[in-house]
Amino acid sequence: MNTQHAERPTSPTQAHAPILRVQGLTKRFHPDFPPVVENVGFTVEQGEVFALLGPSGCGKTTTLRLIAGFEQPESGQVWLEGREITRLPAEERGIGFVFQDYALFPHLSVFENVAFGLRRLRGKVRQARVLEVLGLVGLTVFKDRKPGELSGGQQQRVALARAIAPGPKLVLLDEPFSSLDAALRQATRDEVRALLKQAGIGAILVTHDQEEALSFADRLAVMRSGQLEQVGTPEEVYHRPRTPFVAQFLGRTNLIPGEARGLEAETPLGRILLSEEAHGAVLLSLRPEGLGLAMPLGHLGISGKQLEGTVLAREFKGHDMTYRVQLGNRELIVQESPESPFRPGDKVRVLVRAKAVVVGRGQ
Ligand SMILES: Nc1ncnc2c1ncn2[C@@H]1O[C@H](COP(=O)(O)OP(=O)(O)OP(=O)(O)O)[C@@H](O)[C@H]1O
Repeated sequence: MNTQHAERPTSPTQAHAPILRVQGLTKRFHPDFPPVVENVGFTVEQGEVFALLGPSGCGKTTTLRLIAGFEQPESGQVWLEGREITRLPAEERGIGFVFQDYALFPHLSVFENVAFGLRRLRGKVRQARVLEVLGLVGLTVFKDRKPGELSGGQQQRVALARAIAPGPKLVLLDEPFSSLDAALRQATRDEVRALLKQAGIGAILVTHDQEEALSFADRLAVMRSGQLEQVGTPEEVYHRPRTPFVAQFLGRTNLIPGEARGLEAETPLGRILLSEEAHGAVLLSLRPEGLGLAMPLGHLGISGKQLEGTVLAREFKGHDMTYRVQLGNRELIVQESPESPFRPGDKVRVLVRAKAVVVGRGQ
């Protein structure tokens, strides 16, 4: 999986204060039910693109609405540039918001839609700012069109232009790409990220799409049942998941029990290396690309100890071949090169090619 991004800052901890700090945020809609957001805390640095990633219903949108001021928390605080804004009305926070459905006014032109966010400005100053922002998002030629006369991606850029026109230091993006088709989604996402970076605006993207979060964000928080499970760079959360949930939510993985002794562990796959030291019963994550398949030794006329499994299914994906392999009473996902020759029913030797990551304590 490609988790590289050329413009990503080298370190998330920069010299200046974070643009946003959220601490102990808790929200309950019903007194008899558990909170939908519970003790959530994270920071967003100036100009940083941050993502809140998690399955449907885990509380991402509610967290965003608490930051925007559309909802009030039961406890916890929100600071913007060092100033506490927890109880400040939404319109006084100076935070931009882009909704999933864009929420553009269909009867207003592109120009008027963007100008709507600039009600405090008058006359020529307002006009100049609208044109400046439309230039930034590359929509100047469409300024007199109505939203209905634009493509989904263009409408998305109008929504973004409207959100950034007042010059916020932070914009909140609630699943803004979800109604675009796959090809347009990728292109619009890249454009929006480049725009935010160019304008130096910090952003929080809410998404349930792990690939989107990994490719769009400088850092991301993985959320589950109202709580943050892990916060880190895409590389950190993908390669060093801290919990089984994070390992499984960010792509496919194999969860394997083991008995750790320092930098290695005894497992049903034999003795395997660990990415960091651990002791005792552990649960390990091994990505499909960390496993491999080869001909069984017997087929090669060699005798010896090996992990022999049977191919259950194969899935050709162009850039790789993914297998499901039965090994004893365990089913493994193995990623191989696209020309890998095995077919369902074939006996195969399972190879462990990477270090495993400890994602929890074992039984
Ligand atoms: N106004 C409300 N009143 C009562 N319950 C609500 C309200 N808003 C959200 N919820 C509940 O809070 C939980 C979290 O919802 P939220 O929209 O924050 O999740 P989400 O992670 O953004 O999900 P999705 O990706 O589906 O939008 C859900 O169970 C939802 O039904």
